[in-house]
Amino acid sequence: MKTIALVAHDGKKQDLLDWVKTHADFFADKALYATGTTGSLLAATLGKSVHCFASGPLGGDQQIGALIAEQQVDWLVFFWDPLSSQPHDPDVKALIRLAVVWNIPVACNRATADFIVHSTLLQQDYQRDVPDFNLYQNRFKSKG
Ligand SMILES: O=C(CO)COP(=O)(O)O
Repeated sequence: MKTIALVAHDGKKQDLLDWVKTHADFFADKALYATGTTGSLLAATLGKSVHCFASGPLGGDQQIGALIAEQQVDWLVFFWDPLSSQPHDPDVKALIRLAVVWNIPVACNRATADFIVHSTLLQQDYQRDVPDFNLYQNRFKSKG
């Protein structure tokens, strides 16, 4: 879990910023990509560089989708707003679709995003502390 793409609609941006603040350590060694406005807010909040694409309505969702199709993204955090309509709704749908096509984890709310952070940290602990864990994980992967 090295490369993370983050996107939030206007009504969910504060939610995303509050959430990243609670996991600032987790993001310290990650490469972050984001749509324009989300990315500049994240950079200011985390105090680290974030690769910013165009704003969502101007094609940013599609740019992140292309990165996923190139298998450059390990995890998509997309806090989309279920209570407001978006002019670029087809792009939003296309981005989520590509994340499913390429089988990467997608978190659309804090509960799921927390779950994935905790799972990743647990996995790192296991990799460090349990000698047979890598063996187990490789066997599991080959069945998937
Ligand atoms: O609209 C968005 C995602 O669909 C987000 O775009 P911004 O991060 O530029 O606001």
